[in-house]
Amino acid sequence: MTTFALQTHSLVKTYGTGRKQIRAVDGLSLNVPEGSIYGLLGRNSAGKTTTLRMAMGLARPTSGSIEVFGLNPAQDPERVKVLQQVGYVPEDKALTSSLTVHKLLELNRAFYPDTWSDALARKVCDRLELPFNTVLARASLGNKTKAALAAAIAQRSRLLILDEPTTGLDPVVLDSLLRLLVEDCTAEGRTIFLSTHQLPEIEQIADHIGIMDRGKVLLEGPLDDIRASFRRFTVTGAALPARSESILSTRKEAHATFYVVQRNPEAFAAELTRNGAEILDSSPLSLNEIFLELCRTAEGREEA
Ligand SMILES: Nc1ncnc2c1ncn2[C@@H]1O[C@H](COP(=O)(O)OP(=O)(O)OP(=O)(O)O)[C@@H](O)[C@H]1O
Repeated sequence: MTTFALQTHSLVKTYGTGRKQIRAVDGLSLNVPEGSIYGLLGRNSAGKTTTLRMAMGLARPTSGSIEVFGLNPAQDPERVKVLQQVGYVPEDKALTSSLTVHKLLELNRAFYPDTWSDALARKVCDRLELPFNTVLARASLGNKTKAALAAAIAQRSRLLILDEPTTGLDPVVLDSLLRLLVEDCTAEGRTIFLSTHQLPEIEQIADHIGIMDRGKVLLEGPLDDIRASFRRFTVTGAALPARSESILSTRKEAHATFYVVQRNPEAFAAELTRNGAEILDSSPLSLNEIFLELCRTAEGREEA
């Protein structure tokens, strides 16, 4: 049976009142399996940070619920138990103190005496090329991100919640971070729940994906299942199905028509063949392409 590190049920978070009210999170139901690397994706203002902040008890749900290991982060004393089991890198990595990285790590170690690993802290700094004597207030944006990551990862918590953990990282360091997360966190059965705009990168390491739009979930599930349910067909020939539930987009060119379909691409291909069409090509979509298709479709529905 699947156990979940984090679940939300019909979660709502509003800000402001009256006509100025914003529904940052709007009836969100997510399931983050324990041991997974779960990528939470969405356009700007989709509600990702608000969701992660509610998981940490930093924002209080307006309605619905959020549970971390079955505990309610909005309520003391359960929140304390949540925080003991979660490493967190916030969206805002504005570490402005005059501390060095070394001192920051020492301070963090004191909060997690049972799980903290000095060796892992050193390894993260080493792999991410972060000198121990870096002064946080004068550090570059990338180095602040690295320091926040080192402090969170060295906790060796059951769940890592990372809000845009790639801010300011160059491609070489980003690659090192992805390897480190897979090697050191998932090998020990820990769960990583992260929000990001780096779709090609997250596609390399995530096994579960949730796509948010305007506070709602558009799609959620194992990445392999999601990939298998989308396909692009290049078709020529006879009359093609004008409308099908599974078509997300259609593009006609002189020599061929391109269909992107979601759900049961095999049945769609069979229908094309029955109609006498010739399938010139059938190819999978990258996560980036799936994301763009879903966002454009959602945009279209909103405008209609
Ligand atoms: N404290 C706040 N007060 C008022 N509105 C807020 C607050 N925090 C977030 N919002 C609004 O809630 C909505 C969702 O914001 P959120 O930061 O959760 O989105 P996001 O998906 O993380 O966006 P991004 O990818 O740009 O970081 C936005 O419209 C934002 O302006």
